[in-house]
Amino acid sequence: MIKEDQGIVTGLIAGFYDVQTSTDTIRTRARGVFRKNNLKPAVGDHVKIQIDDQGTSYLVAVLPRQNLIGRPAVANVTQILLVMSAVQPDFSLQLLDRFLTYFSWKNIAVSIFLSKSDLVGISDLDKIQENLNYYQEVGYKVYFSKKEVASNLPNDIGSQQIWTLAGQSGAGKSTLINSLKSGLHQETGIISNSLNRGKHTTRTVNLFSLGKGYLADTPGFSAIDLTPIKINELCNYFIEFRRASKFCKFRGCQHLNEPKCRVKELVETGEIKKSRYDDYLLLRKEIENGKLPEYLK
Ligand SMILES: Nc1nc2c(ncn2[C@@H]2O[C@H](COP(=O)(O)OP(=O)(O)OP(=O)(O)O)[C@@H](O)[C@H]2O)c(=O)[nH]1
Ligand SMILES: [Zn+2]
Repeated sequence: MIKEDQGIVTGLIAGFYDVQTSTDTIRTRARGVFRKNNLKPAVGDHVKIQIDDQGTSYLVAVLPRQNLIGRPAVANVTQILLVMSAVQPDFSLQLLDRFLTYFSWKNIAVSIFLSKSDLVGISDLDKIQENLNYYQEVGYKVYFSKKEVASNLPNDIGSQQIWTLAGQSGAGKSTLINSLKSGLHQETGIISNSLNRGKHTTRTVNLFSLGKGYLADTPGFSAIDLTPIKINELCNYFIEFRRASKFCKFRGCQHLNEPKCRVKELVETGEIKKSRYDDYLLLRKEIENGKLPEYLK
């Protein structure tokens, strides 16, 4: 008799999929049909599984996904934890705005973690914090230190939510994952270790339980391409511009040279951060040119 069950893919190891059901973690193989349909199950997918008489388990169906992002890919991502380093590499508002625009476009919420705050002097740190306060005010949750993220993140990850990391190379993504993992060594109970030899098995992805949901232990992603964004929609992805644009005189105002533009008024009064507006113009150029800027290549 074939037994059926459902669960979430928490691990992808050498062609096997670990599926967390309500009672167990079951290692399954995908049925060949996926290859034909070009639909590869990803970590984070909600799936149906079957267990045959011999006790062999198969992943037989992928339920509809909300999104699929990153490389290696994670499905159904609820929230990005964006790691921004204070130094090495230097803190960059421009880079922050790139990432926030990208995820806003993808319709995925973002929280920000400031890493390496221990490596900067107090006055530099003050400046960075002041900048990040603005982002907090417009609606992004910010974790200002390692301590803050370690103590709050588990509570902030909601039931069944999947969080994944993003940030520049060297920002501290792997370091954060390792420190969060070691903090709950006993609970993780992922059965991947025997097959996951060596550090360079990049195909391996795992979700580990954190709080009531999961954090993906992928390296996350560092390179993003904004050029596919439609230029007239770009302003919608700056969340405080979108709110203000209801009060612009013209519908579809691009906040450039239109009269009675609320966004520009708020930039004048300082309520909208000037660097945000400048980055908006910069990203418009980038989209117009249709290619990534030199410094990102
Ligand atoms: N002092 C200090 N060093 C850190 C901190 N976070 C990361 N580092 C160091 O910064 C370097 C890069 O950190 P990683 O965690 O490898 O960065 P990553 O974002 O995973 O980088 P990629 O894998 O290239 O995307 C390592 O040498 C870390 O030890 C921190 O909070 N404080
Ligand atoms: Zn406007």
